[in-house]
Order: sequence, then structure tokens, then C-alpha cells
Amino acid sequence: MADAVTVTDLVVERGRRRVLHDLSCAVPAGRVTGLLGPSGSGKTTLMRALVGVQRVRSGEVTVLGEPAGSPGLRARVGYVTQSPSVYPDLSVRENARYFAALYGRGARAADDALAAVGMTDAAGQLVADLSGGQRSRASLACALVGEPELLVLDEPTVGLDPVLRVDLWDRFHALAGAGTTLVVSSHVMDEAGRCDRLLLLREGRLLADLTPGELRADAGTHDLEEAFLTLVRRGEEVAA
Ligand SMILES: Nc1ncnc2c1ncn2[C@@H]1O[C@H](COP(=O)(O)OP(=O)(O)OP(=O)(O)O)[C@@H](O)[C@H]1O
Repeated sequence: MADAVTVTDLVVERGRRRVLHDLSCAVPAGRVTGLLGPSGSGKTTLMRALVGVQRVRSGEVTVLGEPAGSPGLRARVGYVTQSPSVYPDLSVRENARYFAALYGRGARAADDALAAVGMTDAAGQLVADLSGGQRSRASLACALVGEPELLVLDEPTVGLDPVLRVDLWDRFHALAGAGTTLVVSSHVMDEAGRCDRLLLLREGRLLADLTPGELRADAGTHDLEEAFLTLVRRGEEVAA
């Protein structure tokens, strides 16, 4: 399976602090790759580098065969940040149709995207009147409507109830099955088990690049939270 993204020796500094240290990794095409790590470990910074909005100090990020941020990638890469980017004074449906029009798609594509995130029933509501979780889903629909080849999602399941969470993960795998590459960040380790591949970050460094099964086997525990901590402790022992 070809890689959709390759990151080589990436160094990023934010506010005079180095937050990514010579990071190298790859994201396989047509899979769900989880970006996991504690708060502040650099997940959002790495995602920003993938979509080309992060100033980098050195290193290379190649996305779908082009340097990250190239104009040719604009319609091929979707990014959903932690703050929903939808218009509060428009309804959910109007937002989806607006984004569909930007991508040269019609009302049908907008309705399909809303259905995919379980927002059909709320389509007529103003975004300003939605709950936080609904707002995130509306934002996700607006990214899905363009059918990007790479979808980068920063903590998309925060604030969702367990049923919606499972629905959304099913949707991610359906998209991957149809060829979309997904990078999904989370700091909830139980979601790691739903990913095809995991990139574990800690303090701006790649701690591991492996499957959930490999992580469990490597750490000798079925509990992914515990497995992650085992890897962290092992890293600390090596560093000491
Ligand atoms: N605008 C900024 N200026 C300076 N430092 C920043 C800025 N944004 C983030 N940082 C720092 O960069 C580091 C990595 O932050 P980042 O947001 O990438 O982490 P994260 O893993 O996504 O965290 P979270 O899970 O809390 O969203 C942190 O130490 C953070 O304090």
C-alpha cells in the first residue's frame, strides 16, 4: 500500500519553543491512521504541517505526491479543526450547500454529507442553536462534501455520545474502504483500537508507529492505555 503522506525530519518551532523534533513518519493510503498522544505532544502541530498551514523550521512533508500546502492540494485535502468552522447564522443545510458549491457540487452531495454524520434531522436548524457535538458534526459534513482524498480530523469525536462515536468511526472506515486516507487525532486511547495504524507522539517525538495489535503485543497487555504508558516508561528508561 502506497503512502499518502510522508514526513521527513520535520522540525517545528512555535513561540520560540521546539515542538516537533526531527519527526519522520508515513501515513498509508486508504487507511485510518490515529495520531495519539497526551495533550501538548504535538498532534495538532503535525496535522497543521500536513495541511500546509504550519510554518516549519526544516524537514519535508509530502502529501499525495506534492509538497504540503501546494495550491493543487487545496481540493484534495480536507481539514477539520477542533473549533467548528461553520457559519452560525446559516442553517446546517445552508452551510453544507455553501461548501458543496465551493467544491462544484450540488445539493445532493450536501444532503449525503449531512446524512453521513447523522445530521439530516437537524438540517433546518441554525448552527447558532446547535449543541457543541452537533456543531462539530456539521463542520465535519462540510469537509466531507468535497470528497477529499486525504481527510485530517483533529479530535472529531470530542463531545459525542458513545453511539454517535461508534457511528462516526464506522463512517471513517467506510470512507477508507472507498479509498480515502484519514488521519484522526485523539487522546482517548480506547479509540486507538479503532485505527488501522497508530502514530504515538510524546513531547514532539514519534514514540511508535504500529498497529493496535502490535502495540498490545509489544507492551504485553490488552489495555491500550496501559500499553501506551508502558512504551512511555520504556522510553524514559532508555533516556535515563
Ligand atoms: N500558537 C502557539 N504558540 C506557542 N506555542 C504553541 C502554540 N500552539 C501550540 N503551542 C505549543 O506547542 C506544543 C504542541 O501543541 P499541540 O497543540 O500541537 O499539541 P496537541 O498534542 O495537539 O495537544 P491537545 O491534545 O491538547 O490539542 C505545546 O507545547 C503547545 O503549548
